[in-house]
Amino acid sequence: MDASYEGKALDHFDLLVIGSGPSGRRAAIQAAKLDSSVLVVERGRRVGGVSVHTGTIPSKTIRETALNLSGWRERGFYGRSYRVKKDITAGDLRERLHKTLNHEIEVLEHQFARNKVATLRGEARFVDPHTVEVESEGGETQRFTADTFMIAVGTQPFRPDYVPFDGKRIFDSDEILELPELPRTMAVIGAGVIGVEYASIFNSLDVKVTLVEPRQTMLDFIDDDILDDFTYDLRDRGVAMRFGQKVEAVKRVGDGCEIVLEGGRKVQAQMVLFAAGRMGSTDRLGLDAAGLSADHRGRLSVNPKTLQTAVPHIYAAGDVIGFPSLASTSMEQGRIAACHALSKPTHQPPEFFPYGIYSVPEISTVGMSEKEVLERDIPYEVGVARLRETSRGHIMGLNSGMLKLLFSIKTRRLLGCHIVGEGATELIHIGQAVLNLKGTLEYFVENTFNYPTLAEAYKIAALDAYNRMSATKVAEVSDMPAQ
Ligand SMILES: Cc1cc2nc3c(=O)[nH]c(=O)nc-3n(C[C@H](O)[C@H](O)[C@H](O)COP(=O)(O)OP(=O)(O)OC[C@H]3O[C@@H](n4cnc5c(N)ncnc54)[C@H](O)[C@@H]3O)c2cc1C
Ligand SMILES: NC(=O)c1ccc[n+]([C@@H]2O[C@H](COP(=O)([O-])OP(=O)(O)OC[C@H]3O[C@@H](n4cnc5c(N)ncnc54)[C@H](O)[C@@H]3O)[C@@H](O)[C@H]2O)c1
Repeated sequence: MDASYEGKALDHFDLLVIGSGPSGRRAAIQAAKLDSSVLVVERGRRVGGVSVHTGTIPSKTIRETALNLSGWRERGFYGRSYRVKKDITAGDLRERLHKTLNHEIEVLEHQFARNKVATLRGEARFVDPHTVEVESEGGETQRFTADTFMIAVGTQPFRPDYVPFDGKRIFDSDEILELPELPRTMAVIGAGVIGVEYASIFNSLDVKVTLVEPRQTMLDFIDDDILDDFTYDLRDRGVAMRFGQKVEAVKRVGDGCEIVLEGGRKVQAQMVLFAAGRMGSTDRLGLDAAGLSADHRGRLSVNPKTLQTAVPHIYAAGDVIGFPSLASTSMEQGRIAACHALSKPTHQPPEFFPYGIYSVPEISTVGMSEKEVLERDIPYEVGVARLRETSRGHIMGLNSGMLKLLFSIKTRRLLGCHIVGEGATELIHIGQAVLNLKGTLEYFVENTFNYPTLAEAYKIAALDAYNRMSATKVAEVSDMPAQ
């Protein structure tokens, strides 16, 4: 990492940021734009955080490579046996990965340099609430004081003792990027977002995947209809699901692995990915010295409006504060925290933000699910469109995917938008805009959409709801007693 701090006499800053992931970097750049002096301390070799090095960008790059080389997007036309490259190797996946990551890091480093954000490589820890000590790889230490601090240290994979991780056959979600070879069979433990994304990505590469989850369900924050569609798709493609059974042991057996489930059932696979959540990286941060403490998963609590911790001049943002733990929301938190720390008025994050799951196929959602609407007792109507109903879907050879919209019967406002299928994570932003601008069914019904596009599904779904809502109105009128 370029230690732009070195050689400078400054040891006091307006803002000292620990961690250079999405929240740390946005906070630092925002502070620099406000003419404040900023130091970013990062213990990794280069800036970028989990997002750039082991999380968001790498997993999405592997997904893109897998879909391109496998010819996945063309299989609707040419059949399931269609391949662009016959023998896809782990090396093929890595090649594109390294190019993409290098580019991302260069952009970031340039951004820091342009905005005169000082960076320093080393591990930071508090020695008192106003002082941080930074230890370099070689063991030298330097101390810095600051008016305000930002803890943006993110998370690391949860690695329980009973799992014999070896980086050869049994991996966590960071190590999987250095996979030496593509396995024929793979077991993924934990059907959270990471587990589901990787399970479906490896399945698209013809790896036989078994998804293991102690709970009876997966991704239960996703609307039921969307989840049913997605689950059907996974099963249809041969992903085995072992849900509702705890993992009792994970072992290396011969050249492969064995997972023993509660009740004695076993899952055999050449390789295991353990993706059962992440822990806040706060264990070596000297929280005590700062007057702070973390929860059992290493997370800090903050005031959600200002992102201040219990010690008001110390802020925290990103995955270290827990839900929603997304790169997208972390960036917003970082900026809001920096503005508050430097007394610059700013907005609050909007109530509804999109959630994008880059599984194969993608899932994306914004606003309330049907279950939430029911819980809140809001009279509602649903409109559904299948992506294969759109002309663009025909052209692309899509045979799966759906978009579901929920509208309030009383106000006609959009309450929720849920998509599974190709392009879901891009398409969602139309729903997000209408939702946050408090738009109604009429937006979709009265506006012209580009044709042929997948976005046309919004119009189809809205008309579906509109027809039923009109029918409701007619029924209401005809139910009225004769005057
Ligand atoms: C496999 C995977 C896929 C993901 N996919 C998506 C996605 O598609 N979309 C999305 O929005 N989000 C995704 N996420 C989540 C996203 O990566 C995180 O929400 C985001 O990275 C959190 O940012 P952060 O600011 O908390 O910092 P992080 O990115 O977690 O980075 C924290 C940094 O702090 C550094 N650090 C820690 N302790 C110290 C210390 N004491 N001193 C100095 N430096 C320190 C670390 O080295 C690290 O570089 C994914 C995560 C994973 C793991
Ligand atoms: N596309 C995205 O936005 C994206 C992608 C990947 C990750 N992320 C973020 O990264 C974070 C971490 O993701 P994750 O999938 O690791 O965590 P998670 O908490 O979402 O899911 C963990 C899963 O593992 C299961 N589990 C817990 N303990 C277990 C055990 N001992 N054995 C077996 N299974 C167990 C849980 O029931 C859960 O289903 C998430 O909060 C997510 O927001 C986001």
